[in-house]
Amino acid sequence: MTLFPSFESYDLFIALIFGITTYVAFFYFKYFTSSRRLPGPIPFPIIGNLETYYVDDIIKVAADMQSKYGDIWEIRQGSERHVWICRADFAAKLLNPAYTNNNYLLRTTENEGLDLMDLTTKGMIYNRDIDGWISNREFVRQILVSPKFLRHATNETTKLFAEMETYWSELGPETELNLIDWMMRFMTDSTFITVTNERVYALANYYNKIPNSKGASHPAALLHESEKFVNCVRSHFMATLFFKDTNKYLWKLYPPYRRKSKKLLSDVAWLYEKVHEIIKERRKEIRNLSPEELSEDILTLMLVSNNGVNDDTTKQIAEDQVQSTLYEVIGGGIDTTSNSFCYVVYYLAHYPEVKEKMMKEIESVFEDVNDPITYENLKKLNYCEAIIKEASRIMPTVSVLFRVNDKADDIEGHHFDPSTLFKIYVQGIHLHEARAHWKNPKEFDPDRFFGSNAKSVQRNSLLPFGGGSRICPGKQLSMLQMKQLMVLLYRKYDVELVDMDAPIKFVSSVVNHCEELPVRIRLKKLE
Ligand code: HEM
Repeated sequence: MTLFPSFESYDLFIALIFGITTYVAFFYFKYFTSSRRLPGPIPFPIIGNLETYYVDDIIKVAADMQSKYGDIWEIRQGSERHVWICRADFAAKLLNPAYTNNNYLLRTTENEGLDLMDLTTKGMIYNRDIDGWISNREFVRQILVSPKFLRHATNETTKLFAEMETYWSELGPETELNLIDWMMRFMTDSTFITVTNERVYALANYYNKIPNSKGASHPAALLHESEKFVNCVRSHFMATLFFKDTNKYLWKLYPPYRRKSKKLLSDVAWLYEKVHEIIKERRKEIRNLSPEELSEDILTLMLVSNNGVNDDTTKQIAEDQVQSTLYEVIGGGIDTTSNSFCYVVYYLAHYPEVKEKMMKEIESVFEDVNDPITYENLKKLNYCEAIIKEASRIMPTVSVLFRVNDKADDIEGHHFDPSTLFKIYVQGIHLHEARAHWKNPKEFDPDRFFGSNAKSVQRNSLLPFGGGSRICPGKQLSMLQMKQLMVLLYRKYDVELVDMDAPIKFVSSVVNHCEELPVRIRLKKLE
């Protein structure tokens, strides 16, 4: 005897339809009657808003939403609320600079993909263990802002630029090149030297690929390894963005995303093994060298602090944190500085009067074209700094900042449960038409940041390096490097865009990647 003799497949179907209809009706009843609902597109049950799945279009989506829904709105990925903030004053609590009594120290909610990469209890960027994050961050920050390290980085940049010039000179006195490709290579080499004191030959590798090049002076095996290394560092960075922004069911179940996640994780595993070897080797070297013989790269400084060579016990980094912290310091600066510098070059080409004023400043500090570049002199380049700020205001490389609240909180009269994900829309704030953060926000005008004007910048209205407790610890270093590149490039070369009518070609995502910037570089005739 069956329990339900008359319950056939038709009844099952009807029951299923009834169940789904009730669930959907209940979902929308709750949604539309919720007093906490913010403006935003109506989500689907379970899935949320489809727009959140197209991660490559995130900025276009954000701009459309800002114009439709205003300065605070929500969108859902699955059942997770993403609250977007598009006004400097609304972001005040989220960008609190304190380490204590701050409800917004976290950057992400729990995330299985980032767990798999072993990043949620280690390093800085995605570390959810607040004490561990503060200790790693303070350790790295102190190195990155120390004049000794910045001087070392300045010297290495000068040497590397000279190497890049030898490749350019072989290409002829006037050459066309895709600046973003060269910059990515340049920054990869420069970052590896300053962070690990290891060469990865990214520039040499790239140059050797150029047809008719004569400069193959590095063993092929080394070039192959180094190219893989560089690609895997990039995969590490891309993997963090992928896992942070992609719903876990998509990367677990949807075949194209599953394949992508497997490829990224296999690159990451290869990189972890290589970095582990580098760290092991460096430990051996350190044991055999006296403190005076040690190099001043970040890896050595991290290991020395753990080896008891450094007596200063306030500067310690836990043994198991070295590896993750290292990737972040390597990955944090390559794409960001390369892209930001390309945007500077783009705007300088379009604003000759700005370029002229910049040249005057450079010539006033470095009278001769061969004057050595020092950290102290670079600090004097206030107008160059204003240009970088203005280019990053109009075209920020990082366009979204993330924060998560630990406890329930109210912002602008809206109540938020704990673990709500907030997204601060940097471009939306920088180019806000109505709020008057900036006069004529779409106009390129470095004078906004020059002389006495620099003092009247509204709080949180300029965020290319983020803000608050999690502001970029590499800010001083990358500002210095970009100023140095401006001097090195423009005092010796004329730089033109190949196509002055072409808009900046970039892929808009959390990081705005410049896809291509063809430039013509001509060695200046010097008197
Ligand atoms: C032009 C170059 C750069 C730009 C535009 C940039 C931008 C940013 C932004 C927007 C953030 C997020 C801040 C926030 O959430 O408020 C960030 C964080 C970070 N950046 Fe940078 N950055 C640059 C260069 C660098 C460099 C050179 C390094 C390393 C040497 C670096 C390492 C990091 C790290 C480790 C974090 C995470 C900090 C934390 O969560 O505590 N960045 N950066």
